[in-house]
Amino acid sequence: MLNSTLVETAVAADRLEVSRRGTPVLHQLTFTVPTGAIVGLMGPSGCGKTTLMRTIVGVQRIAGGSLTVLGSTPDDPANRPRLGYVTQAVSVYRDLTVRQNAAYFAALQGFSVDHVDDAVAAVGLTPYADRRVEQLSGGQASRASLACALVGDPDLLVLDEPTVGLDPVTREELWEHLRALADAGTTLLVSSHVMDEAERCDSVLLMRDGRLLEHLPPRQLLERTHTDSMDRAFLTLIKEHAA
Ligand SMILES: Nc1ncnc2c1ncn2[C@@H]1O[C@H](COP(=O)(O)OP(=O)(O)OP(=O)(O)O)[C@@H](O)[C@H]1O
Repeated sequence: MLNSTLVETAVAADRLEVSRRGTPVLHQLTFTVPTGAIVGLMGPSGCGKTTLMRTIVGVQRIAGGSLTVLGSTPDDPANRPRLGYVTQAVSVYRDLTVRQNAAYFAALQGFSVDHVDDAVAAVGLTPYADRRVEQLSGGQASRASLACALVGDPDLLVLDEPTVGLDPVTREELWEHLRALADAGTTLLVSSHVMDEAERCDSVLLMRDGRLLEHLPPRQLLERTHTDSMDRAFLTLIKEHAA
């Protein structure tokens, strides 16, 4: 019988510890990500965002504590088709068109190609569907990578800095697409350096030096720190934790 807690919680970390090459990188992380939420993962360069995402998608070994992803262990092969992970590097074939890339990834994951056009539309690339990736701008190529993650209709989508290098209009459009996905039930974990993007999220995991400073909805972060910008809220929290 399915445990309702598992159904409502996409990711649950309990005193999670992760090391890289023997050096502890993530320390005692405890948090939950509710199903269908957009959770921002924010913090300075090197604080451990990518490491946490890699751990959630099952490619990084856990050194201590526990991590439950979609009701299972992160490395459970049964989870793989339910997860989409888009890294910072564009990971599509540059000599194939957007549609061909999406169809290839659908086939590779054993999914029907029915979703290909939907995935391409979801990232706003329908007008460019038949253009080779090498003929796209950097932001369009990033969105082509995202389309390839969407073809499998993942339950959990983990995006490493998807808005880097995007102009404000494209960034706005991408966030609208992400919100539409969440409204349809997909859980999203989205990392960013841009603190203002926290306002797009249902809640924000604020990290520093491999530790979780706070996990709060953006409005509560502002209230709690008595500030009016995410940048100031983050700086206030850093000072608080250093004190
Ligand atoms: N392959 C690796 N081997 C050893 N240590 C690593 C490796 N990759 C990252 N680290 C270390 O782990 C820590 C966390 O790195 P991580 O890439 O998770 O940070 P990040 O928050 O994603 O940074 P950025 O925002 O710059 O991408 C850093 O101290 C980094 O030097």
